[in-house]
Amino acid sequence: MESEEHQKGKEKFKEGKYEEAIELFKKCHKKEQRAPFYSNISACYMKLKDIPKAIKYARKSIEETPEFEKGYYRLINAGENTREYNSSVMIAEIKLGRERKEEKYWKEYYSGNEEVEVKRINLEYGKGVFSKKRYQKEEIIMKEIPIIQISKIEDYYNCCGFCLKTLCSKEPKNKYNQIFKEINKEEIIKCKCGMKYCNFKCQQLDYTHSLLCNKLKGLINYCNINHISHPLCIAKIFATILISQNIEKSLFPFVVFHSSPLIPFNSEIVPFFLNIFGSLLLKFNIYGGWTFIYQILYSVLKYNSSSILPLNPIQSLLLNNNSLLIDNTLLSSSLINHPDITAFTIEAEGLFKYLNTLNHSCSPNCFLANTDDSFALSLIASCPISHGDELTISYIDNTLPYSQRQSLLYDSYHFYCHCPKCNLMI
Ligand SMILES: C[S@@+](CC[C@H](N)C(=O)[O-])C[C@H]1O[C@@H](n2cnc3c(N)ncnc32)[C@H](O)[C@@H]1O
Repeated sequence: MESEEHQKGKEKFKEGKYEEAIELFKKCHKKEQRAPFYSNISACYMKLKDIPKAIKYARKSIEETPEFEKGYYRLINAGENTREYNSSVMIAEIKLGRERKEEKYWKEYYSGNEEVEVKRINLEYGKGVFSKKRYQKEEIIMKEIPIIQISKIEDYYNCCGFCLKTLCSKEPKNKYNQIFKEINKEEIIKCKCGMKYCNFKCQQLDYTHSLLCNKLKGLINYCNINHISHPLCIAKIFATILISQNIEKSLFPFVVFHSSPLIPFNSEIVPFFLNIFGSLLLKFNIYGGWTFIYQILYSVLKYNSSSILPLNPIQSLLLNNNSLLIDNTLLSSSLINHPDITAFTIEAEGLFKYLNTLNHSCSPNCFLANTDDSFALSLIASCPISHGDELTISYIDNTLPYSQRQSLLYDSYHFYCHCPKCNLMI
């Protein structure tokens, strides 16, 4: 049943008396009805061309009732008039199942790179990465460090909590184990929660640790039992966002990717997240609630992230010296990719601003690789590239037959490939 103020407010709105309508809507205070009033107030401010207030009230409407869809429409209407990139507008579009196709939301974010340009392609592909220069075969186009990186759950306590350098030997019987220990005997910092860092600098750089220390045990256990790492990565992303001064801006790099359909939410993780973050999770209400943001992040990690294999300490040494005599054993750089040496490598996953915006092709012109002693990934030309070419990589083993490639791409990334090779069905 609508209150008198509500009815009068609507009449004033129809008459074009928006200030009076706002005053009446502001008097409608029944808690369960607040979201529609905030949404109406947002509509009034839109008419008055007061965009910041239109955005403010649309967001209040969502915050009050994240399920109330009209609030998201209001936010998109108001946000479309701002030039500034805006996570909440993009999230509203995801909530309403729309494509995040509006280049103006991310153009500024992707500007300023000298090697590549990010442009919108079409509705199906979303964005893509284009070359700004010419490159020869095997030339490194760019190197990028991830926005966030995390080891596979099995390796969580075996590596540095920040740089992912291997700190504990995973294979006690390996004949290079003693050498590994010898190289790695520098002062390792161990936190009481079990997390290790190679040095003080790495400990300082892992700034989310203060929020997560001693709170992750239950979640780590859950991830280990289920052989999944993404809940832990999402906990890290939540911490990064919640610690930041500007939640809006720190959310943006994680939601900018095209990653539909969203993966359903699994309520099993609820108690762990409530235990870790408590009432801080309410800060996500303005974006549709933390479980919705969790769904977006899980989908982005599944469809967009890249595997990284940072060099292990033995490989790092061999990279800089052709041969080494350690512990009476001669090691030479030819061994760098020997299985006994790679056994010390930590498998990890990272989310990259540019590299994870690369589209797939079964006949790609680029590939990704670890080329130095860091967890950065390099984008390398696999053939000559001209200025303006779209840069592509293969998400899968592109030597597979046509039908297997198509079903693998659909199952893992939800698209059918129309690259030149697939168009010829080879
Ligand atoms: C790693 S992202 C690439 C960046 C993405 N285009 C964007 O706008 O953020 C992967 C997603 O891009 C789209 N995509 C990539 N390659 C494609 C292709 N060859 N054909 C159709 N869609 C593709 C799919 O939606 C896929 O899930």
